[in-house]
Amino acid sequence: MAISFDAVSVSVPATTANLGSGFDSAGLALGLYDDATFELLPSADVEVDIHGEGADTLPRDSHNLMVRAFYESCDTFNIPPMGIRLAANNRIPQKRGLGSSASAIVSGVCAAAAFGGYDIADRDVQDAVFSSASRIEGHPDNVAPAVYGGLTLSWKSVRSVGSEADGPTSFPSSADRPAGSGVSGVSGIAGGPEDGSFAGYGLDPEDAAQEDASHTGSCTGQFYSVRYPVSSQISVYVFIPDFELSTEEARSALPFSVPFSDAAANLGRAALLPYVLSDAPNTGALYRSAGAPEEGSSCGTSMHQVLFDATEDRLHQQYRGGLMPESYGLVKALRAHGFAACISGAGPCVLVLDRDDGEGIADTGFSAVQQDRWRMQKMSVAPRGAVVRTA
Ligand SMILES: Nc1ncnc2c1ncn2[C@@H]1O[C@H](COP(=O)(O)OP(=O)(O)OP(=O)(O)O)[C@@H](O)[C@H]1O
Ligand SMILES: N[C@@H](CCO)C(=O)O
Repeated sequence: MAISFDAVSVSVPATTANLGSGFDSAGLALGLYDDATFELLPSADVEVDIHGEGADTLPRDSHNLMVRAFYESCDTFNIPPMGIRLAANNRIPQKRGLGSSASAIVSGVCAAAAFGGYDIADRDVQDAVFSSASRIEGHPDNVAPAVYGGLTLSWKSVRSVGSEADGPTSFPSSADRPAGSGVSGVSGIAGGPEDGSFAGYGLDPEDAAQEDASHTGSCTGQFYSVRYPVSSQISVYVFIPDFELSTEEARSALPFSVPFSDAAANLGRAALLPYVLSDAPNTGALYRSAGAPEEGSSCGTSMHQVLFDATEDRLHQQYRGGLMPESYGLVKALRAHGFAACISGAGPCVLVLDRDDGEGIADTGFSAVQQDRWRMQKMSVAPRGAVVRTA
């Protein structure tokens, strides 16, 4: 297989997962990016140069996650494993709940795809990157927004939807693959590249048979994602602490089972997320359960109230709170003041979602919270995921 380019540059957004009630499913792409350039070397060497986040801590050899993801994807995109020089410019804080590992993995997988001659702007290629990266990460909720941008709801299934398409993940050679064709042996359902589109890819059926060997999330099964539009009325604030918590440690605090009522509460709230983050008409379709409207108030429920409820979690935050008491305390304090706050990803960052009709957090004392250990950053929602440039 001929290598298509000498150098590939990849830009991948940060992501926030869980979004309160959407544990292990909901993810949002944020306007903060890790940039990386991969160059092919004539030797089998691996050279790594790192600037920014993780410059003092990340490995500069083949143990680097971007490098590992690149090599783990070479087969998928039909390129031989070659020596590479990686220059990384990292802006996403690591081990904070902003999807740094997913972004690093997506960078490496995108680079392999680009060297193989596949265009990340092609929907089939995006889906193959999503599949490979989710398999490496073990769960898809950060990977999906990092690849597709916007709001994504993702899940894993042992069976492909309505097909006999379980099969290998290898991508047809770019030369053999007619333009616009799907990936053979996998189970994508065609959809527009835009909102509400659906992506799904099969993994090895033997892997699928071992579905969920562990509650900590396995890399088996097939990954799917649906992308939703996000209203420009949505504001995102992230409180970033100076301390870290690895996802691995945060997952080890999860229980093996949860009360039925907690699962049911999260289900109902998570179903609200695509609606309340969209441009759905304000208030008209929303109702209180009972009682006459209070005097002077409009009938119905405000979108801010729905956002507040949609970001309530009973599945993971209470169990992880002991690992990040300051973050958990901040979430509770913010919610007590009516802000739609939750832990970002596995923590310890704290996320606040706001609609224009809510009270702006920037005007409150919370923006100055514990300034020595935290900084608050307003972030945009990234409508697009990973971008690749070739040379
Ligand atoms: N730019 C990067 N280059 C190489 N490796 C990275 C990079 N960013 C993150 N990593 C790897 O990912 C690890 C952090 O992953 P972890 O899942 O614990 O946290 P996170 O992805 O930042 O948070 P979350 O999954 O909760 O959103 C780092 O310790 C490092 O090994
Ligand atoms: N859903 C994941 C996100 C972090 O990778 C978790 O909360 O563990």
